This record gives sequence, C-alpha cells and structure tokens, in this order.
Amino acid sequence: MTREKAAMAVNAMKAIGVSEQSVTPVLKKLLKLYDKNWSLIEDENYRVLADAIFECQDIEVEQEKKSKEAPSHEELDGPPLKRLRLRKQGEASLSGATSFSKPNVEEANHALSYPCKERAEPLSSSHRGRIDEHEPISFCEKGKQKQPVSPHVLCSRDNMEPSQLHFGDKRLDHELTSPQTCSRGKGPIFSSQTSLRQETEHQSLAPFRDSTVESNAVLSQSHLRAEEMETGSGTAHRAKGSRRVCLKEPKVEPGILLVPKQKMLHPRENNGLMSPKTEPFADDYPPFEVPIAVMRPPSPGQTCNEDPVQKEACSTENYGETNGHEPLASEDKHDSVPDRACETGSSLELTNVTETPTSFEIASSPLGDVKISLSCNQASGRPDFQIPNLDAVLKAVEDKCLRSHKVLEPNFSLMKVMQEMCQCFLELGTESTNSTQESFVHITSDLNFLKKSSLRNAFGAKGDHQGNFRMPESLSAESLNLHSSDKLVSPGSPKTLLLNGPDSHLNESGSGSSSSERNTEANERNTEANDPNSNLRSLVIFQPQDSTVDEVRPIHDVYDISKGEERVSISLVNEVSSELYPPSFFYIPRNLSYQSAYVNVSLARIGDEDCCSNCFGNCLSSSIPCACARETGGEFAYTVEGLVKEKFLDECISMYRDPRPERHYYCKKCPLERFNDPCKGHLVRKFIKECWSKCGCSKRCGNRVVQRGIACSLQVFLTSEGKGWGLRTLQDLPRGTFVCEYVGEILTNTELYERNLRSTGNEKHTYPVLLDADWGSESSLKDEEALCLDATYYGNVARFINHRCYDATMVEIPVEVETPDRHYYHLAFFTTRDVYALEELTWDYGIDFKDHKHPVKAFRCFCGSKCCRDMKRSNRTKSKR
Ligand SMILES: C[S@@+](CC[C@H](N)C(=O)[O-])C[C@H]1O[C@@H](n2cnc3c(N)ncnc32)[C@H](O)[C@@H]1O
Repeated sequence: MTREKAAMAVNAMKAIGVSEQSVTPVLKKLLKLYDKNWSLIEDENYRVLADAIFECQDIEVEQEKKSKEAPSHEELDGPPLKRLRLRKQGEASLSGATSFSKPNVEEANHALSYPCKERAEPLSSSHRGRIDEHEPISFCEKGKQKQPVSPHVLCSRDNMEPSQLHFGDKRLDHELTSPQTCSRGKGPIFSSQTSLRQETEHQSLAPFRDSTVESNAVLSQSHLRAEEMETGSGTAHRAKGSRRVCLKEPKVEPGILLVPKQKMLHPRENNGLMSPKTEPFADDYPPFEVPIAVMRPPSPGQTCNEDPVQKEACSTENYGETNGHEPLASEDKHDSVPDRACETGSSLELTNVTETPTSFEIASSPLGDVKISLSCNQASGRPDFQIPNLDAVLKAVEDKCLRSHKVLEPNFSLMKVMQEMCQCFLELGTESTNSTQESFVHITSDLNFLKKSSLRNAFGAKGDHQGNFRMPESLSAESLNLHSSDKLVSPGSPKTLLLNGPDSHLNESGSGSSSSERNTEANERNTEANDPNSNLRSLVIFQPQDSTVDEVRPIHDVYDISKGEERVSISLVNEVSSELYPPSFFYIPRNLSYQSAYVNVSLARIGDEDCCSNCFGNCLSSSIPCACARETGGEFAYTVEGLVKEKFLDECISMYRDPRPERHYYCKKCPLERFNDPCKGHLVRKFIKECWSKCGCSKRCGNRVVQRGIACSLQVFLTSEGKGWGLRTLQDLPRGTFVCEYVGEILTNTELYERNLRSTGNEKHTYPVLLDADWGSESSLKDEEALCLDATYYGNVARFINHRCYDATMVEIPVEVETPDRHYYHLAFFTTRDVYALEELTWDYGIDFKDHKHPVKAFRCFCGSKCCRDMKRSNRTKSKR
C-alpha cells in the first residue's frame, strides 16, 4: 500500500517536472513528520510534498550562494522542517509541465498600467499562431446580432497544431490523432435561447444571441495560493513563497514576526495584476499547520538601499512586511538585527544626521501657516536610527506609490500632495472656527476632501454602486490622526501637522514601546502587508480634483472587476480603443435567484446515495470511490490534479461537436416554443457531481473543484476583432482545467421573456443561458419552471466569454453541487485543450446561424475559427448570387 502510494506521489511530482530522485528523500521526511499520514501528503494534489521539494531546492540554491560567505543556517536535513512554503500549486499542477512557454504576462501587466496607449504583442510566433486564427471575416451578414446560443455544430479541429502541443501528455496525442470530423450538425441541437421574444421561432437559451442590454462583464478562479507570477525574467514563472506553513507550532523568535494567515503578500509582488487574494482555504488546514509569513530583513552585506521599499521598511523599523521571497525562520533570526540590516551612507542618500531632531518637517502651506512634519521618537529603542534625507524618503514613497498603489501619473509628487494637504488643512480649519481650537483632529471625520480625490481609487478607497465614497476600512480614527500641537492653536501662528500612523517609533507621544509591543504592532502591520490601503494609515494623500473626473463614477475596478468577490483578482485592460469600460453590472460570484425561480436547496433532499457522509479528507485518494462518484459511473470526473479526466472531457466535447439527434431530448411541449412549434431538442449532457456540505470530506477534497471558485489568473480585455470585451487567461492552462462558472440571476423562462419584452432591443450583447441539460428527466416542464441564467445585470466574469464556433478553448459542463435533481445546476467551463497565457477563452454558444427565422438576429460572428458556421452561411449566400 505504502509502495503504491509512494509511486503515486512520485508520479504526481513527475507530472510537474520533479524527478523521482528529488521526491524520495523529501517524501520520507514528510512521512516521518506526518506519522505516515498519507492523506495529509496527498491532500491538494500533494501540495505539501511539492512545497517541501521546492523548499529544499530553494534552500540548496540559497546555501550554495551563501556557502562562501557564511555557513548555512538551516537545511531540511538538520532541524525539522520549520516551514514549508505553500507554493502556488496551481502553477505546478495547472501548468502541468515545465514545457509551457512562459506566459507573457508582463505585457498584460503593462497593458493594465497604461490601458490605452499601446497594444500588447505578447506571444511568441509559435504561440501566436495558435491564437491568431481569428482572421476577421468580412463576408458575414451585416446588422445587429441578437440571438441566444447553444453549442454544437461539427467541424474539423484542424487548428490544433502539433508543434504547439508539447506537453508530452498522452492526452495531447489523443487530441492530435483523434479523427477530424467536419460533418455539419444535424438536428437541432441546442437551439434554445430566447424564443422568449414572442415569435414563432424557438430560440435556445444557451448563451447568447444578442438580445438584451449592453455588455458588461466579470470572472474568477481558484488555487492561487498567495503566489505570484514572476515577471520580467526569462524563466518560467513560479509561485513565490508568499506563504509558509509551520508543520509544528512555530516558535516565535526574536526578529521573526508571525503574521495572521491572510494578506501575506506584499503589494509590490502583485505587479499590478492578478494579485492573489486572501487564502480561502485557510480554515481547512489541519490544525497543526499554522500559516505564517515571515519577512526576513536584509541579509548581512545587503543594504536596504537596494530596494527603496525595503529601505523604507527598514527605516521605519517595519519588519512586518513580507516580500514573499524569504523563506525560513532560522534565516530570519540570524539576520533580523536591525542594526545590521540598514546601513547608512548608501546610494540612496541616507544621511547621517548627528543631531536628533524630534520632528521632521516635510511640507508647509504657501505662507507657512500649516506644516506637515513627522515626529520621530528617539527613545523608541532604535539608537541606530538616523533621520534620512528627505528627498530620498520622498523618492522612496513616490516609487512605492507608483508601483504598489498603481498611481499612474508619472509626474506624481508626494511633496506636492503634502503641500496640498497643508493647504486643505488650512482651508478646512478656517471654515470652522471650532476646529482651529482643537488640538487633536480625527482625520476620518474631516476628510471630506478625500471624496473629491481621484487618488482615492489609486489608494484603495472604493465607491459603492451609488457613487458614494467610503473610506478604506484600514483608515480608521485610531490609525490616522491629524494633530496640531498645542502651541499651534492660536490662529495665525504656524501650525504643524503630525501624522501619526501605527508606527510607534513615529509616535508623537514619544513613549518608547517595548520590543514585544513593537512586535505586536509589527504583526498588526503585517496583516496589512497585502493591503494597499494600509499605507493610508500613516499617510493621507489627496490631489486637487478635476471636477469632470469626480462626477464620473468609475464603473469597474480595473485591477479587480470582481471587487474582491473572487479568490483572485481579475483585471481589465483595453489595448485597442478609447472605450474605457464595459457597461456597468453587479459582480456576483454565485448565482442568485431573481424572484420566482425555485431552487430547492435543502439537506433533507440529499439522500445517502447522493453524498458521502462517511468520507474523510480527500475522496479522490480513497481506493474505493464513494457515493459521489456514482453519477459519473463509479469514477470521479476529476484527476488528482484537479483536471477533468480525459475520457470524460472527450465525451463532453464530442457531444457539442457531434450533436447527433439521439443525444437530444425533444419535449412534447417545449417551454421555449411559445407557439407550439416542435421542440428543437435539448442536448442531454453529462454531469459532474461534486461532494458538498452533507459529505464528510474536507473542502479541499479533490471532488470539489467548481465550488471552490476561480483559481486561475484571468483578465477581461477588449478584443480587436469586433467581438466586444472578452476573457483571456494570464497563465498556461492544461486541458481539462476549470476556469470559471457561468454566474447570473436565476430566472424562470417567463421572467426572462418578460424581461426581454421590456428591453429596448438596442442592446449590444446578451447574456442568457438556458439550464436545460437535464430536461430529459423532467416530465413536461412548464415555462415557469424552466430556469435560465441571465448575467446581464448581475453576473461574474463568464459574461465576457465570447463565442467561437466548434473549436472553442472551453466547453461547458453541468455540475451538480447542492441540488440532486439537476433542475438547477452550475454551468462550469473547462479548457478543451492546453491553453497558453494570453489566449482568449471562448466557448461555443451553439448558435444556429442558419436559423433565419429566429426572432433575435444572431450576431455576426467574428470568431475566426476555420469552422465558423457564420462564415459558411456567408459563403453559401455568396455562391447563390
Ligand atoms: C456574453 S457576451 C460576451 C461578451 C461581450 N463581447 C461583451 O463585450 O460584453 C455575448 C455577446 O458578445 C458578442 N460576441 C460574442 N462572441 C462573438 C463572436 N464570435 N463574434 C462577434 N460577436 C461576438 C455578441 O454581441 C454576443 O451577444
């Protein structure tokens, strides 16, 4: 048994490019450490093992580097593993193999930072070949497109180029050798859509003919456990050790700061892109795992100057920030002596100041009647502290603002901001005579001027849907106070503003805090390490506003259109036009019932045969598949890597690509046919059934993929082919990867019909999808019972997914999670092939472009597929002439 498990572990590691040689010793150690508890090792696709191996490798490299300078402090063989970095396994498992080309994410980043300036030309030629099969089609029908969609139509998959499929995976071989079909779809396939528009035609509700409201969009994903894509280097990106796990209760040692589980990434690691969010599975860690992050101060010889941010951290004694690169506690403890960490006299102009002024003037209003100064408490236990050169400080903070807070204004000047702050303070102060009498002003109550600041967004302050500004949560009364000292109270005399942040050593109070207190405070700061807003604790910045900007409420957060609803951030870029944003919509990560849709979610309805209450841990690691595998023929649909199994995926894809009539269910009285026209058929689809709340397994069970949400890096972008906004991946995705679920309002057909009647008909894009995958098992479904999802007003990132005829990069698979009857289910998208970073993610809506009677005209298809069904129609039209 052990041998078998070991072989499986070795295989799993091989799949991510780790040799058996590297696996075995680490595996042995882990087994010892875990008391041979295999399930802990197998969990999350051997995440712990992968982490330990990578950690070992890192340490080896580190040690090699350091061996000449100093003896290494820690190795896996010596002291027991203290921390295993929780590398983003998604990267390992999702990228599948090291042979993936490096995603050109830098360009996406760049595009994000400078949205409209230039268009990224990201891919290598081979890569590009794969993507750019979209030649705009010039002979398609003109006019407005309004038609729902549904998958099918058959064609060749000739755009799979062997040279591009170099994963060494037999699945690919299969993909390449599978017979190419180019038959034309017979039979109705999925014609449903919005027949709801009263006319005689039936229209399948599979997503989209264009019919309702203008587009908006959204999305999300999953496993990105606190890691990041490395940009700027030629090496394949690899998750950085943004998080670590103590296998045993960590010992807090001097200089080692334990940080709460969440927010461990330093903002600057995010590169402005898909910053991983807080760890959603933290609760699932076995109790002995204590995720922590540690910031290691610079190693001996390294000065803070090398990195302005690091320098700033040092100069403010802010040891709490984690940079995500630094690994082990033992290293930390050796290097954590602050005196050594920050050397003065560096190229960053640290100035030795022999005197120790108690305050540090930064800026003043034009007449000098208001001043901003930082008060530095010399008694705070840092005798080595030297007042740094102001220019260097300003430069460091400006750099930080530009990089970490995405202040896009290249001429951004902190000094100017400070001066404006003085001015505002003066203005606000003189508006209220009372306020000048106060010696202590809570800035949170007086910061109305921030409402006008365009910088508020750059610094994380958010507006709500009504356009109301609200202060960032991190900016509380205690965290930021504007002081005017007593001696400045009298009107007319110069005033000094003291910015008190959480940094105790900058406290005006001057009370020295003990080292343990500082540690606690630093811990608190660390919790904010990943929060750009946290900087507001010690600094408030505003700029005079362009009133036109103030009036326009930003309708999307381009750094995360999900507004924090997903586990990963989903950025939005426009590299091609001046159309700034997609139209507004509400981002929801899960389906919500609009009004009458009846979705019966109740534990009582889930029988023993529909759950696995006796399971524990990961159902996929059990030798006998549990009850939850029953619906998929006694075998789980997912592999241990979290991908949909080859066979299952092949069958799902072929259903769409070869939608024979026998694969359809034909209603006697189809709810979609409002005028008793014959049913056009509903594809009877294969379902995945996931474990759920009534199951005994953990949330990290391998049979829970879709319910964990988006895990890959996605981006909404404006397509250049005229399809509007689209969705693309920022990382390589192996075949069978879960990308996202289609989320929207759950409507009955009646409701959708009424909604469509109310629509103006001028909408550019439509977003309804019919949930008809299991209609075959329902006896005579009534109109008001048939359900669909409409992402027009409320939806997730899937609403941006464009259509591609036949060879789309994704296929939708119905997934049963909380309701056993399949009347309601989740519609999840999985990749149909290996998809490279920056490729567009598409699915075949199943639109019947030949259906000229459809009340809603199909959009003119610009999918660029060689099997474009709209293209053929146009060809025929041409030849008839
Ligand atoms: C679900 S939306 C997709 C996102 C949409 N592009 C947007 O900007 O919001 C469906 C709409 O996108 C457009 N669309 C999708 N695929 C297309 C294609 N292959 N060619 C042209 N337009 C397409 C159509 O207007 C369609 O109604």
